[in-house]
Amino acid sequence: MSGEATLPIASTRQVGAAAWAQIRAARGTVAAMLVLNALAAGAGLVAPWLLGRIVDAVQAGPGPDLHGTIDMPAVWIITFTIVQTLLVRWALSVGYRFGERAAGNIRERFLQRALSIPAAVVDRVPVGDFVVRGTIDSSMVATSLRRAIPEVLIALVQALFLIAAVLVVDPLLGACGLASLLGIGVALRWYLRRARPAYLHEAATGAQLADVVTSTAKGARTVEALGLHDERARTVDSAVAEARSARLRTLRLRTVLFPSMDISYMLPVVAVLLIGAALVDNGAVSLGAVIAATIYLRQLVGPLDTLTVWVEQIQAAVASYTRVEGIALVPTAPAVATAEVRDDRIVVDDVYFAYDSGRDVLSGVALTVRPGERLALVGTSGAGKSTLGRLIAGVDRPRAGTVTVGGVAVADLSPDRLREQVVLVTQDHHVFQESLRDNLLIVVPTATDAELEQAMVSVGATWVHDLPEGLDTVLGTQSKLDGAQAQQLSLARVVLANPHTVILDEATALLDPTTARTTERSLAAVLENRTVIAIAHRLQTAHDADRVAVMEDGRLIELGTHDELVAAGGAYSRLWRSWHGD
Ligand SMILES: Nc1ncnc2c1ncn2[C@@H]1O[C@H](COP(=O)(O)OP(=O)(O)OP(=O)(O)O)[C@@H](O)[C@H]1O
Repeated sequence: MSGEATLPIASTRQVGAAAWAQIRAARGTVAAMLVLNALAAGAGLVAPWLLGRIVDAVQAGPGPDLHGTIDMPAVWIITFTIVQTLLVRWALSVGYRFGERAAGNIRERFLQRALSIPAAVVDRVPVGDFVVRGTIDSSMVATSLRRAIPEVLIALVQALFLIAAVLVVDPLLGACGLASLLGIGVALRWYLRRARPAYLHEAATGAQLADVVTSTAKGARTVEALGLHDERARTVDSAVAEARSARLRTLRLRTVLFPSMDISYMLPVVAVLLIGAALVDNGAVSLGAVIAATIYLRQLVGPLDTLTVWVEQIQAAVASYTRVEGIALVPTAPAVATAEVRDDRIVVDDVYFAYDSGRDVLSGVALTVRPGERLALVGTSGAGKSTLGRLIAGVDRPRAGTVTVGGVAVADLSPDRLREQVVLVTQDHHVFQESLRDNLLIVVPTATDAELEQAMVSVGATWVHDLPEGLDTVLGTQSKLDGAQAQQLSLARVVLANPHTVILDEATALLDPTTARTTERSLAAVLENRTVIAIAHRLQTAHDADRVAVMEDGRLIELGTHDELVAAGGAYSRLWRSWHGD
């Protein structure tokens, strides 16, 4: 396979819109979070203000009711601190619930979208990228939503209240304090400019590493057989090195950001103390006001710190979110056709097809498959036989021209209706780690146990009667199927789907001779009374077929019976002669 496609990445705007949709869907909860946060932040302002008043009262000297001036405010300070703690906890728990629901929605959406991606696309994108988006990226987004939204909201509201409070206490002092917060802005700007590309790169190199490792593990036999250990080790090493350097880059960004932030937090406190001392000397402000402003600015560190930590995490999460949302940009299959399929006739009309690389691998192919016939597709390697098979099976869609069954485009049929018309049988058959019954019911959910057993027996899988739990046996754990049995299971699915046409592509080509013999016997049972299009690797198949279609370089160059084509003396007769050795 050449020209592997990649999955798209959503823009930050699209991610913003997706996140906004989550917030809109839970407006009531978000409004409750905001109100609770505002109340908590308001309660938090009381203590420093009262402390300032106590200092002013003490500084004014012993009055008639000094104890009252100190004791009552002290009680209020404790009361408001407790109220604030309770409100923050309440706000957090509402926030976490919102985050949990949003995280669940995002995972569900990912799964739904992933399942609606056409098989043709899934076939061509790197598996690792898919896996990382569905696991690491989705978890990253989910964790951030679960914690980030509530905590960032609390921190934001607190910060706004504290800034307002410090300006109310004394506008000049407040302005000086806030001005010295500018350092935070500079450090953050520096960081944010670099963070998004750095985190995207980190995620991409992680996905690439997963891909390299998965494909190496999957191809372990080939690696062993061809002695490719060194080559694979080099590929894995280079993927590891790239992933490592991408991680180090984001780490370096953090090691600059965090110390700069720490220094920036201290600046306003120092500024307010220095300027405040001068102002108190001049009698421009009271000592209590300086103390209250200092405490407010000091308290600002908490929310700002939370915001910085989350900005860092949110950068990574946004990068992950763009990858998770990117799945939505994969064009899904267009609306399914509702038209009635008139008959079993398959017509390929002037079809052109190109993979992602853009070059046409099928050009102007036209062919009518007669119901009930056995048609063999032959041609040299790369001629386009499998591609034509995929188009007739509705897996891929022609770039131009049409492939129809009974007058309806096959690629427009819903999977359920398509299965009743045409099924492509390859050696790629999947056994799910579920019961044998569930493995069969995926094709016809309404089939009875008797029908399932009959389908198995019809393809020669009499071993179904020897399974420890019968149809309830969990495959892969309670019972491991060998190659022939797995192929029989997939053929039993074809029997259940009961299509009028079966396309065979290398269904037995790579099986060992014993397995191939068993499978061929099972196949013969499946093919009875159906139209068969066989992509033939052995010309004996072509010899036994009703008609032979010869392909070369994406074109259909000959079509006729074996005898006609041999007599015509063209490409097929040359193939036949060289195969026969005369
Ligand atoms: N997934 C893919 N992406 C890009 N190009 C592809 C893909 N699959 C096949 N091709 C290209 O399309 C052309 C036709 O391939 P196809 O597999 O249909 O030929 P074939 O006649 O079935 O060959 P073979 O007998 O070797 O299977 C070839 O040039 C092949 O490289």
